[in-house]
Amino acid sequence: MAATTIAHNTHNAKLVLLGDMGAGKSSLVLRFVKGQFHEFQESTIGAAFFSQTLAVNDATVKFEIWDTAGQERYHSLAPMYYRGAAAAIIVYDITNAESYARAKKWVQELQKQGNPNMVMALAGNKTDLEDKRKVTTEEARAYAGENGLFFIETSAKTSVNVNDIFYEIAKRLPRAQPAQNPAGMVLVDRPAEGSQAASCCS
Ligand SMILES: Nc1nc2c(ncn2[C@@H]2O[C@H](COP(=O)(O)OP(=O)(O)OP(=O)(O)O)[C@@H](O)[C@H]2O)c(=O)[nH]1
Repeated sequence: MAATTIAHNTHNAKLVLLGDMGAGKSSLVLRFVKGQFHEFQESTIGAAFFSQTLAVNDATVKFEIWDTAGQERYHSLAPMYYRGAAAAIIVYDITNAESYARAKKWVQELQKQGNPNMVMALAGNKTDLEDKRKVTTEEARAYAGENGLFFIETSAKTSVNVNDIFYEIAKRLPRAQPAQNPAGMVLVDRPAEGSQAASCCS
C-alpha cells in the first residue's frame, strides 16, 4: 500500500493555478482536495495554499498548490507563485471566450518567464454547462498541442476529470531533475525573490 512506502519515493511538487476570475480555479482545487463544490464560491484574494498527496505508480507526489486570484488587480503577484513551480494548471471557462483568451495570455507569460521544464495543463472547466459552450474542444485541443500543453476538459461541479488533471500532471513530472536537484535533495518552496535565476538552466 502506498501509505507504507512513502518514505523513499515522495516528491514535493509546487503547482500553481492561473486563469481568469470566475473560471473555476478554487472550485477545482476544492473538489480535488476536499471533494466539495460551492455554487457561490468566493473570489480569491491574493492566493490560497493547499496541499494534497497523490500516489502514482510506485511514487507519492505531495502537491503544494497555490490557487491564485484571477482578478486583474492581482496579476503582478502571479510570478511569486509560478516561479519555481514544477507544474501549472491554466484554467478557462468553456462558456466564456474571454476567459479562453486570458488563458492563452497566461500560457505566453509562462513560456516567457516560467520554469522551462514546467509541466503545463490547460483545463477547460464547466463542461456541465455544455449548452452555453463558447469554446470548442477541438480549438482548445489544437492550441494545447501546438504549445506542448496537456489538455483536459473538467467540471468542478460534477467532478468530471478533476482528479485526472492532477494524476496526469503527477505522471508527467520528471522523476529526477538532475540539473536542478542533485540526488536525494527534496524540492522545497522558496521565497520568490531571486529564485528563478538561481535555479535555472544553462
Ligand atoms: N456550473 C459550474 N460552475 C462552476 C464550476 N466551477 C466553478 N463554478 C462556479 O463558478 C464560480 C467561480 O468559481 P471559482 O472557483 O471561485 O473561480 P476562480 O477561478 O477561483 O475565481 P477567482 O478566485 O476570482 O480567480 C463559482 O460560482 C463556482 O460555483 C463548474 O465546473 N461548473
